Amino acid sequence: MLNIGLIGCGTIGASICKAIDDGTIEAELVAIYDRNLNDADKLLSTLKRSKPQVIEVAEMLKKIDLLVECASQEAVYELIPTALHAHCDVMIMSVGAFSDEKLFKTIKELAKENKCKVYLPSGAIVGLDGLKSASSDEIYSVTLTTQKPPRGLAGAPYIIRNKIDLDKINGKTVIFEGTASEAVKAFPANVNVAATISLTGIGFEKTKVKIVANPALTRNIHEISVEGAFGEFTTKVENVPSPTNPKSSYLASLSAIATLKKLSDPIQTGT
Ligand SMILES: NC(=O)C1=CN([C@@H]2O[C@H](COP(=O)(O)OP(=O)(O)OC[C@H]3O[C@@H](n4cnc5c(N)ncnc54)[C@H](O)[C@@H]3O)[C@@H](O)[C@H]2O)C=CC1
Ligand SMILES: O=C([O-])CC(=O)C(=O)O
Repeated sequence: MLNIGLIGCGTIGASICKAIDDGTIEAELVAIYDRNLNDADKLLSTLKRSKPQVIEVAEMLKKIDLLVECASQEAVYELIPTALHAHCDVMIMSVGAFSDEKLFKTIKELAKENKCKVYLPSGAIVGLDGLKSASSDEIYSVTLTTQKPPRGLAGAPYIIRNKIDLDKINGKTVIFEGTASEAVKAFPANVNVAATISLTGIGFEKTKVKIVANPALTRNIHEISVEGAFGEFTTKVENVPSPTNPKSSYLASLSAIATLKKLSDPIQTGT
């Protein structure tokens, strides 16, 4: 049985732990950690079968095969290299951290040296399978258009820096247009998906991102348009926001669960 340690006991972390606890994911939840210990204790109290220890990552690495990160981009810098040094596989949700090319290179090299896998789930988007296939030949353009209700963008560094009053937005408004590299720094908790798209397709500088605040919406919408030697496609997902964190779509939690389920499944569908 796969021994899992998890860092980040928020919305996505809680969904993953519940899925291990109820047997949806075949694995043992050995340890959990959150910099806010109350969040870890609260999550622990919801589990029925699993009895993970609440311990710091350095300690949990001695007991696990796979570290799940569902915390923040900061946590990727702080903990993922250490996990790979300890020969643990990792699954990362805060993929935006990889707009830092140096970090990405370090993690890729460490994974190779230590014979580890780094899993980056599709998260809140659909169409990564098609993009992956398409990238076996030339891709001409990739554009992500993300629309969220204004409260789903609250607290982003870009919003704060530009003093954008989200309460005053009363119609569909484009608030950001730029490269994926710029987007994941400006909205680190909103468009990690732009990073996953960039790593699968044509990179952070060539992938274009548009972010729209739309008060008429109750869902988080991600549209991806791709043109390449294969032809072209557009995907659109209308995501239910997670009740405990409107920035994160419920599909992101489900994607994390599906990635972990796949690890123990002899049949692997999709590209
Ligand atoms: N790849 C994707 O498609 C998606 C990625 N995300 C990202 O996944 C991550 C988790 O999302 P949610 O569960 O919705 O967030 P959340 O805010 O509900 O929970 C995050 C938890 O991690 C803890 N945390 C943050 N930094 C930490 C650190 N350095 N060390 C220990 N604990 C730390 C926080 O205290 C909090 O309890 C976020 O970075 C989010 O931006 C979210 C949605 C989609
Ligand atoms: O959950 C979503 O809709 C997307 C998201 O927050 C992210 O990619 O960081």
